[in-house]
Amino acid sequence: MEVVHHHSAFLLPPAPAGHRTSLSYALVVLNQRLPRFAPLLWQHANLRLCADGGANRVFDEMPALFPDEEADVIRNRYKPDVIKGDMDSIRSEVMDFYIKLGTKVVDESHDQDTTDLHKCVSFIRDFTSDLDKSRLCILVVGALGGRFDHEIGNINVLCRFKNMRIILISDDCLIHLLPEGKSHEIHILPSVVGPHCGLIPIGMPSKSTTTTGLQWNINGAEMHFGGLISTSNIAKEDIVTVHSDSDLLWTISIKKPQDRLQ
Ligand SMILES: Nc1ncnc2c1ncn2[C@@H]1O[C@H](COP(=O)(O)OP(=O)(O)OP(=O)(O)O)[C@@H](O)[C@H]1O
Ligand SMILES: Cc1ncc(C[n+]2csc(CCO)c2C)c(N)n1
Repeated sequence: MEVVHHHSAFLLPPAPAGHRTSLSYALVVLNQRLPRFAPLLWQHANLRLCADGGANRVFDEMPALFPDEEADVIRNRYKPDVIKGDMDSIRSEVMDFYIKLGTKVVDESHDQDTTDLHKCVSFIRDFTSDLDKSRLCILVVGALGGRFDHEIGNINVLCRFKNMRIILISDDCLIHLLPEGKSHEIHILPSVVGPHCGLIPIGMPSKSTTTTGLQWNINGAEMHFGGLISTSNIAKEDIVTVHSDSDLLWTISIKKPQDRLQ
């Protein structure tokens, strides 16, 4: 049985060269308040995209995270590689600023059937070779909280691109898909994530799910909306294992800085 490993090392400062995991990261910034660790995720990523109005957030809010430095110095340091979307939210001064810095702008205003996050993930998929895709993890900030239609649209992107590793991240939690039929090993870093977590069937009921490492493990039980789903669970071990016959969402809380273990 294929074992898929999941880590959250992107919430720690990058390890020194030679000690890094084999994963590479792309970052997608959506149009919501930047999480406090946006600069850290930016540092981890090799490719940084803004979905339409996400560019306004980088322009306006990155400087606010560095109050002791000049705003334009920070804007030059945090230059997106790509801005893509239907371009109904990005301000023209922001677009002009980043075009002058050399950011690639992809205007897909003709497509009103897919979300800006979908457009960004398609770009990353098409930009990445098959070999690199297998080691690529897409970190998405600004995907949770806010408008419920957007949140559900963002979760739908996990399902539409289920062969890619995509993690939706807010200040409070992260969410990713555990595709069906595989053995998942989720490596918990207790200094930065947990203990609250959940396992939620998405799209269809799961007939059988088995877990280890949780306070309330599931031993072959069925889960469906209207019946059992696992919310307010607690990660008890540093490795949580999950196996299910259908796709599940995994979510785990992200610790506030003051609650982090030293
Ligand atoms: N309130 C929100 N909650 C969750 N995600 C959001 C929210 N606002 C924006 N996003 C995400 O950021 C992306 C870019 O946002 P933007 O405001 O540019 O989208 P949009 O296509 O103009 O949205 P709409 O026209 O529906 O307001 C969206 O596609 C969505 O993925
Ligand atoms: C059935 C259906 N519902 C909603 C939309 C609208 N829509 C979905 S994604 C998108 C782009 C947002 O940037 C828009 C406008 C549609 N096309 N089809």
